[in-house]
Amino acid sequence: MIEVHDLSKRYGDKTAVDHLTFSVAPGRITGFLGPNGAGKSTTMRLILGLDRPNSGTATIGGIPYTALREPLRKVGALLEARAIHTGRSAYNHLWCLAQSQGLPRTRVDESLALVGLTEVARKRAGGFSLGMGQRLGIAAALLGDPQVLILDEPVNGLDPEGVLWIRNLMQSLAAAGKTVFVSSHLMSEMSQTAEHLIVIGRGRLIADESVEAIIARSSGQSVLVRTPQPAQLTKELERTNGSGTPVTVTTAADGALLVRGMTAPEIGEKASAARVVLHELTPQRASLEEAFMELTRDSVEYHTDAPSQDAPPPPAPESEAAE
Ligand SMILES: Nc1ncnc2c1ncn2[C@@H]1O[C@H](COP(=O)(O)OP(=O)(O)OP(=O)(O)O)[C@@H](O)[C@H]1O
Repeated sequence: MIEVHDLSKRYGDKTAVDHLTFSVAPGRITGFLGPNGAGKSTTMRLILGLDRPNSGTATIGGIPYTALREPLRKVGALLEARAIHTGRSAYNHLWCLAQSQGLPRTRVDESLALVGLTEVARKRAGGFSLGMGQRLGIAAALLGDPQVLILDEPVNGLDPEGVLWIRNLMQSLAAAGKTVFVSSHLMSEMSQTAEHLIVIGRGRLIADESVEAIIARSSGQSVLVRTPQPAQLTKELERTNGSGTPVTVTTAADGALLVRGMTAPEIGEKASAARVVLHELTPQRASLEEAFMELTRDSVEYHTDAPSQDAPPPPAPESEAAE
């Protein structure tokens, strides 16, 4: 269990982490999500005792990282900037780390096997591809068979096979009861990996809930309705405006209606009461990317007009074509 309480970190007049409080439970993958510059890496560094907070606490199993005895046996971490001695072989890199923590040589072999690097263990780590380097970083994190894993953007720059491999590995570690805390700035990636999400923006907590709950809460939710009496139904549905959530009805190019602000059962009942025939009534789920954009809209640090490769895509325009 990782516990962060009222954690803050400033760099000069820049507040990177702003009174964050959350906990990360064992036995599941918890995604740590936020736009670029949201404060994810800083928070992870604070949890790992690599930086000192201006206020608040971060503990692992109730103990600050810096007070842990044999930390590699308790916590494994993969940070974005990896420090690997490039002249050493993968085997020697891990063996040096193992010796520093009193871990047996068998753990080096086991970790190499776990990440699929046994064949290249004697090769210089400096010649490794990005994916192999990432695997070596994960082998180092797994060396002490720790209960808690903290992984900062582990899929960055990996090919689809590497992404799938890391996802499966994290899932098996969580299934074995470990605490897996993994950061990303991509909602689509997290949605396929994590069960629970902690979302931050500008250093502040935005959401701490299940992936499902985040999508369900998104006001991007709408219902697709097909009816031979669209004008009549639109009038009936908009009649409810003024009480509670506003209802909006837009017409798609093929004549279908897209209704926001009402659930499918509510629309069905309204239609029935008004004797309007329905041919289709389908709840549309907001995409995760939309839910994320909506959550973090006010906290994206650098807005640009042109979409960059790193930034999540801009929200779809409110046109029928985008629905
Ligand atoms: N050592 C530092 N000195 C000054 N500012 C810093 C330092 N480290 C981080 N920051 C600033 O703190 C904010 C949070 O940065 P951080 O790297 O934690 O964000 P992040 O969510 O991990 O972003 P990304 O997804 O881009 O890696 C940013 O505005 C960053 O510029």
